[in-house]
Amino acid sequence: MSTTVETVSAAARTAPAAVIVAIDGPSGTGKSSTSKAVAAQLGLSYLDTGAQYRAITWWMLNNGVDVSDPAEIATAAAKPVIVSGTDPLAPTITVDGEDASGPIRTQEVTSKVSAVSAVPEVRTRITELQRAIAAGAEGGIVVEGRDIGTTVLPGADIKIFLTASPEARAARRSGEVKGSDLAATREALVKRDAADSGRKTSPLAKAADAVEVDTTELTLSQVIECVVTLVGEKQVAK
Ligand SMILES: Nc1ncnc2c1ncn2[C@@H]1O[C@H](COP(=O)(O)OP(=O)(O)OP(=O)(O)O)[C@@H](O)[C@H]1O
Ligand SMILES: Nc1ccn([C@H]2C[C@H](O)[C@@H](COP(=O)(O)O)O2)c(=O)n1
Repeated sequence: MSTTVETVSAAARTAPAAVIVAIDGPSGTGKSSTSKAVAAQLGLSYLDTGAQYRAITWWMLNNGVDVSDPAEIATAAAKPVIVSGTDPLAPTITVDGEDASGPIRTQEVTSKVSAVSAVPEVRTRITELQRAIAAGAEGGIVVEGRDIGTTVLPGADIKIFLTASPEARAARRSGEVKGSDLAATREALVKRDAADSGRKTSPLAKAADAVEVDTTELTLSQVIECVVTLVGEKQVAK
């Protein structure tokens, strides 16, 4: 056996196996914060699928698409070019070459994204994009969203479903914006959860083989530690 082959074999024995991690759950349960931290700690790529649905919604609002009309949304679904950068320390998203990371977080986009993401043509388009990104992430990836474990990557190595009480989630979200109304924040996120869980195509749902982690009483550090441990166990078993 040549030295080169021995070196490669040794590296293959010691390098942790590339894992695909699916993290789903309702709004404000800590998916993005947890996923980014876990990916950074484990040297994995990171994909925020909610940002992609926000990006297509933002493009539609900017391009005169009537987002109350599913037929108009369906016709426009293939038009924008959405590119996601998967570095967990500096995730990016562009639409037709323009940085969309700020504008996709506006209240206007947040209030319309559930309607746009419920349209089957939008889901087909974005799901293809997500699968291509995951397939290209040779070192492994953490993908977070609503339907990753159930639809986008049903063969993921590990699936986590994060939950938390509406009160805890509203308090977390209110904490981000000074002077925000806790009751209104709670009402808005419960309404968005209902829309995301109630749509026909690929609703927000826990996969049968997902591990549920209730984060209500946990700090963010505790959630990250819990998920890192679960992923580490899978890597050893692979
Ligand atoms: N366990 C936790 N304890 C306290 N605060 C938390 C916890 N997890 C997340 N947070 C905070 O809650 C807020 C929402 O978290 P994050 O954006 O990660 O949630 P999310 O599930 O990705 O939400 P969305 O689906 O709406 O994007 C952030 O300010 C984050 O720092
Ligand atoms: N896999 C996904 C991810 C997100 N969405 C939709 C539904 C959410 O309300 C919206 C925004 O997501 P967020 O940025 O809050 O995580 O995008 C979805 O349908 N499927």
